[in-house]
Formats: sequence, C-alpha cells, structure tokens
Amino acid sequence: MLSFAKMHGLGNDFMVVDGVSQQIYFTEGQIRKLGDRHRGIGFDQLLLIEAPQQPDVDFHYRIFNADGKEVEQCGNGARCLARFVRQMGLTWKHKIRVSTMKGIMDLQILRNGLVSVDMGVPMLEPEKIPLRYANQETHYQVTVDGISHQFGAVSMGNPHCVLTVDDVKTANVDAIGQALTQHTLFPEGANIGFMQIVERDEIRLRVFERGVGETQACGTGACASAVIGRLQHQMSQKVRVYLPGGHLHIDWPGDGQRLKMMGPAEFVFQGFIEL
Ligand SMILES: N[C@@H](CCC[C@H](N)C(=O)O)C(=O)O
Repeated sequence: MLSFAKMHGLGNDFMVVDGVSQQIYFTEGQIRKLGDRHRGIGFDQLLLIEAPQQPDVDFHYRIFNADGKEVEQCGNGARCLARFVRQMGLTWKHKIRVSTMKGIMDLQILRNGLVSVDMGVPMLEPEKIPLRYANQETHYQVTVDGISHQFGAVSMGNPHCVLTVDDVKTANVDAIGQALTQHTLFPEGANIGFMQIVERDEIRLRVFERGVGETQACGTGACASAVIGRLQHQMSQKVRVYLPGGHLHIDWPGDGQRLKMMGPAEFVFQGFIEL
C-alpha cells in the first residue's frame, strides 16, 4: 500500500508522496490513472519527495503533470512540499532547501503559516525557455486562428508564455491555451498565462497549464506574469496576483535578480492506495 497526502495551493491540487520512507517508481500510465478525477484520486500534479542527491540539500523534489509527464518546476507544489515534510516528521526545519530537475530552491515556513519560496532568477533568453524565436526580450507575436497575439515568454525553471488581456473573465483561455501549449514555437510545450493588469501592483491571471489544462492557480505562472508585467507594463517590484483559487504575493526587483513568491499551502486528507 502506498501512503500519500492530498494537498492544494489555492486549489491547484496535488497527490504528495513520501519517496524517502517508501521505495516507489511510477509509470506514466499509473500517474494518469491516479490523476483521473472520476476513477482515481484526482490531481493537477503528483509530487514525489525523495532523499537528497547532493550535499547541503534536504530533499529532491520531482513533479509529474496529470498527463504522466515529468516536468521541471511547480511553485504551488513547492509550498505544499514544505508543509508536507514537516507534518510527516521528515524534518523539523522551517527553512528547507530542495533540488529540482533545474536547480536548487529555498523554502521557508513563516510564523503565519504561509510559505515563502525563493524561485531563483527568471530566464528570458529564448534558448533557455525554450522558445523558437530570435531574442526580442519581452515582445513576441503569434497568430492563432487568424488572430495575432503579442506575448512575453520566460522560464521559471519551466516554460511560460504570457498574454495580456483586457478582461480575464472573457479571455478565450481554453481555445488559445490548447493552441499554444504545444505550439511549434515551444519545443518543450509551455504554460499559457492570460494576464489582466488591474493596478501597478495587482494582476488578475488565469493559466492553461501544460499537461493539465486550466487550473485554479499556477504558482510559476503567477511569477511569470509578475516578470512580464514588470518588463512590458512597468509594474511594481511587489505585486499581488489574483488567480481563480486565491492570491499570491510576488516580489521581483528586476532583470537578473531572484524572485520570491509567498502564499498558502493546505492539507486535504491523507490516505493509502494500492497501485
Ligand atoms: N501548477 C504549477 C506548475 C506545474 C507544472 C506545469 N504544468 C508545467 O508543465 O510546467 C505551479 O504552481 O507552478
């Protein structure tokens, strides 16, 4: 029997598995079955926490989308990881350092229960996103169904494309998201964000996630929108990003600097399942 927890960050939901005390290997098919919302546990991502693979790191953090594919980064998941490892007694630390496919990340559980995550330096070079386009720094263009869209692109460890819209409520998230998430411009696919600027320090955002579809919140998507918002629309260093499931605080001083994200992480239940 496999022990797991169901958690969420602003409604972006996860099956979280302790791979430190349990020996576990998931196939893509198993993940798809577990992620099925009618016949499985149901989740946007499965998070697998493993023993450290290098010195000075507490855990190794792996992320799988509901389609079974392993990906590089998950911001809401990182906050859940921090609360999970303490709740399960895997550590007593409040400051936790994890490695991911793409690098090292520092997490901190704050006194108010929120979790702050150092998400590293956002990467804007097309080859690092990856994006098949000559470097234009912040303004790119793509045509979907005969309509031209301007977008910004950034890697938060994983690839993001951010479109600015007048109103997130009426944005065609599903159709444009489907068309762009596996567009040839993004050789590894991309998460597609639809950002409405409300104030210099406030964004409304919906995200069509690669390997999932639209989610109630995307942590890395919120970070990406803050970066593109600052570069394209001169937004403030500190912004609140409102997603359908709730809001996150993002702090990014600017180009070449590290970005911080802060928000909640919640337990739903714990359980056992036979694979
Ligand atoms: N929900 C996430 C991002 C999860 C991975 C993403 N779907 C991808 O394929 O890169 C978040 O909170 O960042």
